[in-house]
Amino acid sequence: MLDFHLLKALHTAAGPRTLDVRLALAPGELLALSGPSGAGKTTLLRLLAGLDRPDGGFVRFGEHPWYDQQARQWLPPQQRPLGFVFQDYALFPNMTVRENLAFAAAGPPGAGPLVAELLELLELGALAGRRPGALSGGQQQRVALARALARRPRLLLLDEPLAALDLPTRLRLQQVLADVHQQFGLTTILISHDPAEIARLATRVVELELGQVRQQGPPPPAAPGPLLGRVVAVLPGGGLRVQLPGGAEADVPAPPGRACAPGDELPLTVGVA
Ligand SMILES: Nc1ncnc2c1ncn2[C@@H]1O[C@H](COP(=O)(O)OP(=O)(O)OP(=O)(O)O)[C@@H](O)[C@H]1O
Repeated sequence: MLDFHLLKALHTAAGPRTLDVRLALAPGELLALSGPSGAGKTTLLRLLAGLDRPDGGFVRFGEHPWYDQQARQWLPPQQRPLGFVFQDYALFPNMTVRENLAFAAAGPPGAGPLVAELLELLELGALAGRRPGALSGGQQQRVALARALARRPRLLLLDEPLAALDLPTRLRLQQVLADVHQQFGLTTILISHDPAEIARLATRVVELELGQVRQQGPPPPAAPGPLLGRVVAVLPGGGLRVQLPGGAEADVPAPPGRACAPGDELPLTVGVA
Protein backbone atom coordinates (compact mmCIF):
# COMPACT_ATOMS: atom_id res chain seq x y z
CA MET A 1 0.00 0.00 0.00
CA LEU A 2 1.26 3.45 -0.94
CA ASP A 3 -0.03 6.05 1.45
CA PHE A 4 0.93 9.70 1.27
CA HIS A 5 0.09 13.26 2.10
CA LEU A 6 2.28 15.72 0.27
CA LEU A 7 2.48 19.48 0.60
CA LYS A 8 4.52 21.77 -1.61
CA ALA A 9 4.39 25.49 -2.40
CA LEU A 10 3.97 25.98 -6.15
CA HIS A 11 4.91 29.07 -8.11
CA THR A 12 2.29 28.94 -10.83
CA ALA A 13 1.34 31.32 -13.65
CA ALA A 14 -1.80 32.14 -11.60
CA GLY A 15 0.31 33.07 -8.54
CA PRO A 16 1.41 31.10 -5.47
CA ARG A 17 -0.54 27.89 -4.80
CA THR A 18 -0.08 24.92 -2.49
CA LEU A 19 0.03 21.38 -3.76
CA ASP A 20 -1.85 19.43 -1.09
CA VAL A 21 -2.65 15.82 -2.02
CA ARG A 22 -3.61 12.95 0.29
CA LEU A 23 -4.06 9.55 -1.36
CA ALA A 24 -3.75 5.84 -0.61
CA LEU A 25 -3.23 3.21 -3.30
CA ALA A 26 -3.95 -0.47 -2.78
CA PRO A 27 -1.14 -2.90 -3.65
CA GLY A 28 -1.36 -3.68 -7.36
CA GLU A 29 -3.52 -0.64 -8.13
CA LEU A 30 -3.03 1.24 -11.41
CA LEU A 31 -4.13 4.81 -10.77
CA ALA A 32 -4.39 7.45 -13.48
CA LEU A 33 -3.64 11.09 -12.72
CA SER A 34 -5.18 13.68 -14.98
CA GLY A 35 -5.99 17.37 -14.91
CA PRO A 36 -5.08 20.56 -16.75
CA SER A 37 -1.59 21.75 -17.47
CA GLY A 38 0.03 23.20 -14.36
CA ALA A 39 -2.21 21.20 -11.97
CA GLY A 40 0.82 19.68 -10.26
CA LYS A 41 0.82 16.15 -11.70
CA THR A 42 4.53 16.00 -12.55
CA THR A 43 5.43 17.74 -9.29
CA LEU A 44 3.48 15.09 -7.35
CA LEU A 45 5.39 12.23 -9.04
CA ARG A 46 8.72 13.99 -8.44
CA LEU A 47 7.86 14.43 -4.75
CA LEU A 48 6.95 10.73 -4.46
CA ALA A 49 10.22 9.77 -6.15
CA GLY A 50 12.20 12.05 -3.83
CA LEU A 51 13.48 14.11 -6.77
CA ASP A 52 11.98 17.24 -5.15
CA ARG A 53 11.70 17.96 -1.44
CA PRO A 54 8.16 18.35 -0.05
CA ASP A 55 7.40 21.17 2.40
CA GLY A 56 5.47 18.79 4.65
CA GLY A 57 3.52 15.55 4.97
CA PHE A 58 4.59 11.92 4.68
CA VAL A 59 5.08 9.06 2.21
CA ARG A 60 4.79 5.43 3.34
CA PHE A 61 5.19 2.39 1.13
CA GLY A 62 3.96 -0.69 2.95
CA GLU A 63 5.70 -0.63 6.31
CA HIS A 64 8.47 1.62 5.07
CA PRO A 65 8.50 5.35 5.64
CA TRP A 66 10.07 7.14 2.67
CA TYR A 67 9.44 10.60 4.04
CA ASP A 68 8.01 12.00 7.23
CA GLN A 69 8.39 15.65 7.98
CA GLN A 70 7.50 15.36 11.67
CA ALA A 71 9.78 12.38 12.30
CA ARG A 72 12.48 13.99 10.08
CA GLN A 73 12.72 10.87 7.92
CA TRP A 74 13.97 11.06 4.36
CA LEU A 75 14.86 8.12 2.13
CA PRO A 76 17.08 9.24 -0.76
CA PRO A 77 15.58 8.68 -4.23
CA GLN A 78 18.07 5.95 -5.17
CA GLN A 79 16.94 3.88 -2.16
CA ARG A 80 13.23 4.05 -3.04
CA PRO A 81 12.18 0.92 -4.97
CA LEU A 82 10.52 2.75 -7.82
CA GLY A 83 10.89 3.23 -11.54
CA PHE A 84 10.17 6.51 -13.32
CA VAL A 85 9.35 6.80 -17.04
CA PHE A 86 9.18 10.25 -18.61
CA GLN A 87 7.50 11.40 -21.81
CA ASP A 88 10.88 12.27 -23.35
CA TYR A 89 12.47 8.86 -22.51
CA ALA A 90 15.51 10.41 -20.74
CA LEU A 91 17.85 7.60 -21.82
CA PHE A 92 21.63 7.87 -21.65
CA PRO A 93 22.49 8.77 -25.27
CA ASN A 94 26.07 7.49 -25.19
CA MET A 95 25.15 4.02 -23.87
CA THR A 96 23.69 1.13 -25.84
CA VAL A 97 20.28 -0.27 -24.96
CA ARG A 98 21.91 -3.11 -23.00
CA GLU A 99 24.21 -0.67 -21.16
CA ASN A 100 21.25 1.58 -20.26
CA LEU A 101 19.53 -1.40 -18.65
CA ALA A 102 22.67 -2.79 -17.01
CA PHE A 103 23.44 0.63 -15.50
CA ALA A 104 19.97 0.79 -13.94
CA ALA A 105 20.19 -2.81 -12.73
CA ALA A 106 23.68 -2.36 -11.23
CA GLY A 107 24.00 -2.86 -7.53
CA PRO A 108 21.91 -5.83 -6.48
CA PRO A 109 23.33 -9.18 -7.61
CA GLY A 110 21.79 -11.05 -10.53
CA ALA A 111 21.66 -8.06 -12.91
CA GLY A 112 22.75 -10.13 -15.92
CA PRO A 113 19.75 -12.48 -16.04
CA LEU A 114 17.34 -9.63 -15.32
CA VAL A 115 18.71 -7.51 -18.18
CA ALA A 116 18.41 -10.50 -20.52
CA GLU A 117 14.85 -11.16 -19.33
CA LEU A 118 13.83 -7.53 -19.86
CA LEU A 119 15.40 -7.40 -23.33
CA GLU A 120 13.32 -10.42 -24.26
CA LEU A 121 10.12 -9.31 -22.53
CA LEU A 122 10.11 -5.91 -24.23
CA GLU A 123 11.29 -7.34 -27.56
CA LEU A 124 14.54 -5.39 -27.47
CA GLY A 125 16.98 -8.25 -28.11
CA ALA A 126 17.73 -7.21 -31.70
CA LEU A 127 18.30 -3.61 -30.59
CA ALA A 128 20.50 -4.36 -27.56
CA GLY A 129 23.70 -3.07 -29.18
CA ARG A 130 22.21 0.17 -30.53
CA ARG A 131 22.33 3.63 -28.98
CA PRO A 132 19.02 5.46 -28.28
CA GLY A 133 19.57 7.94 -31.15
CA ALA A 134 19.26 5.07 -33.63
CA LEU A 135 15.84 3.97 -32.31
CA SER A 136 12.26 5.07 -33.08
CA GLY A 137 10.19 6.83 -30.40
CA GLY A 138 8.28 3.64 -29.58
CA GLN A 139 11.50 1.64 -29.32
CA GLN A 140 13.07 4.28 -27.05
CA GLN A 141 10.02 4.22 -24.82
CA ARG A 142 10.24 0.41 -24.55
CA VAL A 143 13.88 0.86 -23.48
CA ALA A 144 12.83 3.51 -20.94
CA LEU A 145 10.25 1.12 -19.50
CA ALA A 146 12.75 -1.76 -19.43
CA ARG A 147 15.26 0.51 -17.70
CA ALA A 148 12.70 1.50 -15.07
CA LEU A 149 11.94 -2.21 -14.48
CA ALA A 150 15.65 -3.01 -14.24
CA ARG A 151 15.65 -1.23 -10.87
CA ARG A 152 13.26 -3.95 -9.61
CA PRO A 153 10.66 -1.36 -8.61
CA ARG A 154 7.61 -1.95 -6.49
CA LEU A 155 6.14 1.38 -7.59
CA LEU A 156 6.09 2.55 -11.21
CA LEU A 157 5.65 6.27 -11.95
CA LEU A 158 4.73 7.06 -15.56
CA ASP A 159 4.68 10.71 -16.67
CA GLU A 160 2.72 10.72 -19.96
CA PRO A 161 4.95 7.95 -21.29
CA LEU A 162 3.00 7.38 -24.49
CA ALA A 163 1.88 10.93 -25.36
CA ALA A 164 4.54 11.52 -28.03
CA LEU A 165 3.90 8.27 -29.91
CA ASP A 166 1.74 7.51 -32.94
CA LEU A 167 -1.52 5.64 -32.39
CA PRO A 168 -0.48 2.08 -33.35
CA THR A 169 2.66 2.35 -31.20
CA ARG A 170 0.65 3.84 -28.33
CA LEU A 171 -1.92 1.03 -28.44
CA ARG A 172 0.80 -1.62 -28.50
CA LEU A 173 2.64 -0.04 -25.58
CA GLN A 174 -0.57 0.32 -23.56
CA GLN A 175 -0.81 -3.46 -23.71
CA VAL A 176 2.87 -3.76 -22.72
CA LEU A 177 2.24 -1.45 -19.74
CA ALA A 178 -0.79 -3.47 -18.64
CA ASP A 179 1.24 -6.68 -18.92
CA VAL A 180 4.30 -5.51 -16.99
CA HIS A 181 2.13 -3.89 -14.30
CA GLN A 182 0.51 -7.28 -13.73
CA GLN A 183 3.52 -9.50 -14.27
CA PHE A 184 5.82 -7.53 -11.93
CA GLY A 185 3.13 -7.07 -9.27
CA LEU A 186 3.53 -3.30 -9.41
CA THR A 187 1.61 -0.41 -7.99
CA THR A 188 1.50 2.17 -10.76
CA ILE A 189 0.64 5.86 -11.16
CA LEU A 190 0.13 6.95 -14.76
CA ILE A 191 -0.23 10.59 -15.83
CA SER A 192 -2.42 10.63 -18.92
CA HIS A 193 -4.75 13.01 -20.74
CA ASP A 194 -6.21 10.29 -22.95
CA PRO A 195 -9.64 9.08 -21.69
CA ALA A 196 -9.45 5.89 -23.81
CA GLU A 197 -6.01 5.08 -22.39
CA ILE A 198 -7.22 5.76 -18.84
CA ALA A 199 -10.34 3.64 -19.32
CA ARG A 200 -8.25 0.80 -20.76
CA LEU A 201 -5.55 0.74 -18.08
CA ALA A 202 -6.67 2.31 -14.81
CA THR A 203 -9.11 1.27 -12.12
CA ARG A 204 -9.27 4.78 -10.62
CA VAL A 205 -8.66 8.23 -11.98
CA VAL A 206 -7.74 11.21 -9.82
CA GLU A 207 -8.17 14.63 -11.32
CA LEU A 208 -5.93 17.38 -9.99
CA GLU A 209 -6.56 21.08 -10.33
CA LEU A 210 -4.30 23.81 -8.96
CA GLY A 211 -2.52 21.31 -6.72
CA GLN A 212 -5.65 19.78 -5.15
CA VAL A 213 -7.73 16.66 -5.85
CA ARG A 214 -10.78 17.94 -7.70
CA GLN A 215 -12.49 14.58 -8.11
CA GLN A 216 -11.70 10.87 -8.17
CA GLY A 217 -13.43 7.63 -9.01
CA PRO A 218 -13.57 4.83 -11.54
CA PRO A 219 -12.66 6.04 -15.04
CA PRO A 220 -15.76 6.93 -17.07
CA PRO A 221 -16.29 4.35 -19.79
CA ALA A 222 -14.67 5.77 -22.90
CA ALA A 223 -16.28 5.40 -26.30
CA PRO A 224 -14.91 2.17 -27.79
CA GLY A 225 -11.45 3.21 -28.83
CA PRO A 226 -9.39 1.76 -31.62
CA LEU A 227 -7.92 -1.71 -31.20
CA LEU A 228 -4.70 -2.82 -32.77
CA GLY A 229 -5.06 -5.69 -35.26
CA ARG A 230 -2.22 -7.57 -36.96
CA VAL A 231 -2.73 -8.38 -40.63
CA VAL A 232 -2.50 -12.15 -41.11
CA ALA A 233 -3.57 -12.31 -44.78
CA VAL A 234 -4.50 -10.11 -47.69
CA LEU A 235 -7.75 -11.57 -49.06
CA PRO A 236 -8.60 -11.91 -52.73
CA GLY A 237 -10.68 -8.84 -53.53
CA GLY A 238 -8.56 -6.53 -51.39
CA GLY A 239 -9.91 -7.17 -47.86
CA LEU A 240 -7.68 -8.02 -44.93
CA ARG A 241 -7.82 -10.79 -42.34
CA VAL A 242 -6.58 -9.37 -39.05
CA GLN A 243 -5.89 -10.92 -35.70
CA LEU A 244 -7.29 -8.93 -32.77
CA PRO A 245 -5.79 -8.73 -29.27
CA GLY A 246 -6.86 -11.96 -27.61
CA GLY A 247 -6.43 -14.03 -30.75
CA ALA A 248 -9.80 -13.74 -32.55
CA GLU A 249 -9.66 -13.01 -36.28
CA ALA A 250 -11.85 -10.71 -38.35
CA ASP A 251 -12.07 -9.74 -42.02
CA VAL A 252 -12.03 -5.99 -42.60
CA PRO A 253 -11.86 -3.71 -45.63
CA ALA A 254 -8.35 -2.48 -46.45
CA PRO A 255 -7.76 1.14 -45.39
CA PRO A 256 -7.95 3.44 -48.42
CA GLY A 257 -4.64 4.63 -49.77
CA ARG A 258 -2.50 2.24 -47.77
CA ALA A 259 -0.94 -0.99 -48.99
CA CYS A 260 -0.93 -3.64 -46.23
CA ALA A 261 1.05 -6.85 -45.94
CA PRO A 262 0.93 -9.74 -43.44
CA GLY A 263 2.58 -8.67 -40.21
CA ASP A 264 1.50 -5.00 -40.49
CA GLU A 265 -0.36 -3.49 -37.55
CA LEU A 266 -3.57 -1.62 -38.10
CA PRO A 267 -5.68 0.50 -35.71
CA LEU A 268 -9.31 -0.70 -35.99
CA THR A 269 -12.40 1.03 -34.68
CA VAL A 270 -14.81 -1.44 -33.16
CA GLY A 271 -18.49 -0.97 -33.98
CA VAL A 272 -21.51 -2.85 -32.66
CA ALA A 273 -23.21 -4.89 -35.40
N1 LIG B 1 9.83 22.70 -7.72
C1 LIG B 1 8.83 23.57 -7.89
N2 LIG B 1 8.64 24.56 -7.00
C2 LIG B 1 7.61 25.42 -7.13
N3 LIG B 1 6.74 25.40 -8.15
C3 LIG B 1 6.89 24.45 -9.08
C4 LIG B 1 7.93 23.48 -9.00
N4 LIG B 1 7.82 22.65 -10.04
C5 LIG B 1 6.77 23.09 -10.78
N5 LIG B 1 6.21 24.17 -10.20
C6 LIG B 1 5.03 24.90 -10.69
O1 LIG B 1 3.90 24.16 -10.28
C7 LIG B 1 2.91 24.12 -11.29
C8 LIG B 1 2.59 22.69 -11.60
O2 LIG B 1 3.61 22.14 -12.47
P1 LIG B 1 3.58 20.63 -12.98
O3 LIG B 1 4.64 20.48 -13.98
O4 LIG B 1 3.61 19.72 -11.79
O5 LIG B 1 2.13 20.55 -13.64
P2 LIG B 1 1.50 19.40 -14.52
O6 LIG B 1 0.13 19.15 -13.97
O7 LIG B 1 2.41 18.23 -14.58
O8 LIG B 1 1.39 20.11 -15.94
P3 LIG B 1 1.59 19.52 -17.42
O9 LIG B 1 0.36 18.71 -17.73
O10 LIG B 1 1.68 20.75 -18.26
O11 LIG B 1 2.86 18.72 -17.43
C9 LIG B 1 3.46 24.90 -12.47
O12 LIG B 1 2.88 26.19 -12.47
C10 LIG B 1 4.96 24.98 -12.20
O13 LIG B 1 5.50 26.19 -12.68
